[in-house]
Order: sequence, then C-alpha cells, then structure tokens
Amino acid sequence: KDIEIAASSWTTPERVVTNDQLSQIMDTSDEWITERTGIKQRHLSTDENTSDLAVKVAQDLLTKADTQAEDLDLIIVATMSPDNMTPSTAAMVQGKIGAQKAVAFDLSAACSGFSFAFSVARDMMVANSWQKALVIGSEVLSKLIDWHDRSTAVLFGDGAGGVLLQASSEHHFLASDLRVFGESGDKLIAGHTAPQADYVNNSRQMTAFQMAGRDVYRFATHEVPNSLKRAADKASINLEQINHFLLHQANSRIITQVAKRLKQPLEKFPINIDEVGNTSAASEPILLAQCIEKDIVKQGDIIALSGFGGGLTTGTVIIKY
Ligand SMILES: O=C(O)C1CCN(c2ccc(-c3cc(CO)ccc3Cl)cn2)CC1
Repeated sequence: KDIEIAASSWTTPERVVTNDQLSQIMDTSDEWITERTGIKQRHLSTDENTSDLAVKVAQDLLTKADTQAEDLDLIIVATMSPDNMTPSTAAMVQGKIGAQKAVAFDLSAACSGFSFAFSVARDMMVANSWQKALVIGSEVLSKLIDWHDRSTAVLFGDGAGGVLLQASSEHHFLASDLRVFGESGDKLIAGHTAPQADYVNNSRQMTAFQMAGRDVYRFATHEVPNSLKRAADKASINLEQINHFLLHQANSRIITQVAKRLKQPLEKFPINIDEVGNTSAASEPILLAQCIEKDIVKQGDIIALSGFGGGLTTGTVIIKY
C-alpha cells in the first residue's frame, strides 16, 4: 500500500528574459546576478496564467502515463500565485481536463509546496485506496513581483512541473519531513491583502513580493540540512545512500552550502537555476522532471526532494524512484 511515480512533466513560458535585459530596467548587472544567485535567465509568462501552465503539465502527464482524466482520484496544485482566491487552480485544472471524479484543491506552502503536496497526496491515496493522482507545482510569480525592486525581481521565474502518482505494491515513499517556522513568516511576504475600513471604496490592492533576503538565506543554510537529516533518519537510511538531492532552486550558493554541511559531493545536487530562476513551488518538480528526462535520475535511485521558503517552511520527501 504505497505509491509510485508513473510519469513526470514540466513546462516554462516561451519568453526568456536575460540578466542583461533586467539591467536595462533596474540598477543591477549580469555579473552581480550570476555571481550572487547563479541565475542567467528566467522564463516570464506573457499571456499564460498559473492554471494554463498546470493544465499543460496535467495533459502531458496523462499522455505519458497512458491514463484518462476520468480515472484520476485526486489533483493537488501547490502554488503561491493562484489565478484566483476561488476557484482554486486545482479545480480549474480538474474542470479543464474533465477529471470529474477527482478531488481537487490548492496547497499553499510557497517553495516547500510540492513536497507538502506530494506527502499529502500519498497519505490521501493510501488512506482512501485511491489509484491515481496528479501533484503539480505551478507559478506565475511575475504577477507578484515589483519589477523595480532589484533585490527580488532578479530572483524569480514562471513555470510548472508535476508527477502522476499511482498506487503501488512496492515500497517507494520512504519518508517525509514537513516543518513550519511561523514565527518567522514576515521574512517573506507576497500578495498581502489588507482589511478595508472604508469597505465601500475598497481599493482591492495586493502587495508585491517583500523578502528579508539575508534572514531567509541564513534560515535555509541552517534548516535545510536539518530537514534532510531528519527525513533520512525517518527513512532509516544514511545520507550516503541518497543518490540525488533535488533542492529548491532558490540560490546556487545555498545549494553548495547545503552539500558542504551534509558532506555530500556536489555532483549529487543537480542545478537548473541558471536557466529557470527561482520558480517557487514549481522548482522541485521542474528539476525532477528534467533529471528523469536526462536519465540523471534512474529507476531504483533514492532521491531527496527538498523545498524551503515562505511560511517559513522546509519540506523534504525521500522516494525510491
Ligand atoms: O546579496 C546576496 O547575495 C543575495 C542574498 C539574498 N538572496 C536570497 C535570499 C533568499 C532566497 C530565497 C528565496 C525564496 C523564495 O522562493 C526561498 C528560499 C530562499 Cl533561500 C534567495 N536569494 C539572493 C542573493
């Protein structure tokens, strides 16, 4: 009574925006962005919203797994940039692909969202003896960014990725470790809406991304190794047995720091931030799908998926692919 990954998929909007292009609209440079973040470019949506990217991934997953939408029991979309407060992005996907049987809801855990959603989906599938689920991370962060705030605008990108999970008699889901540090939540805020005393003339404003970068960076370098160690302990394996550490692509220097703290070779930490930037909840599934596509992740490999960010949160799942 477990689940396995039957298919994986990812997508990014067509438009590429380079560091040089950003340096023309704000006081930054390709050198600074590259050296401090590892990012060379990002994909920014022109007319696709979060649900459109998620639908693309959903349809690709169904095709790859030779599965009909009608057979889906569950759809979870992890996102911090939903099309609407309601209907949820997952409900929109459910309607657009015609998965009438599927329970569908969004999960909000920022850059840890995919790990949280993967863990919740697995537990719901086991508890309900469900057969098929879509777990998708999808973001159009470009809607939420203040494109004149160089401290955040250079970091983020748009995209979506996901997996189709199916019931399995083999043991694939080895452990998860989900942690929330709510008292530090104000270090990373996006899309705040305030109560309106003058409710009649409600301005319906939503704030842009605001981040205490140094604090979040320090949080990540401390808490991500802790999360990975706890998850490995729960899985009764040691870190050496993990073939690939697929970390949220927030910053390339954080990844090298985590590798050092865990005393694991950097080769175990694939990096695609140079190409897609920080895509929040889409980050883990895009990286996973790309590693599977490139045969970096092979059948039988043990992989750790680790997200970290808004909440503040950390979320790790360890699976035997
Ligand atoms: O001055 C420098 O070097 C700056 C220092 C600050 N930096 C940061 C800080 C935090 C993040 C970040 C963001 C999210 C949101 O998804 C989640 C997780 C993290 Cl760790 C990314 N970059 C950039 C380089």
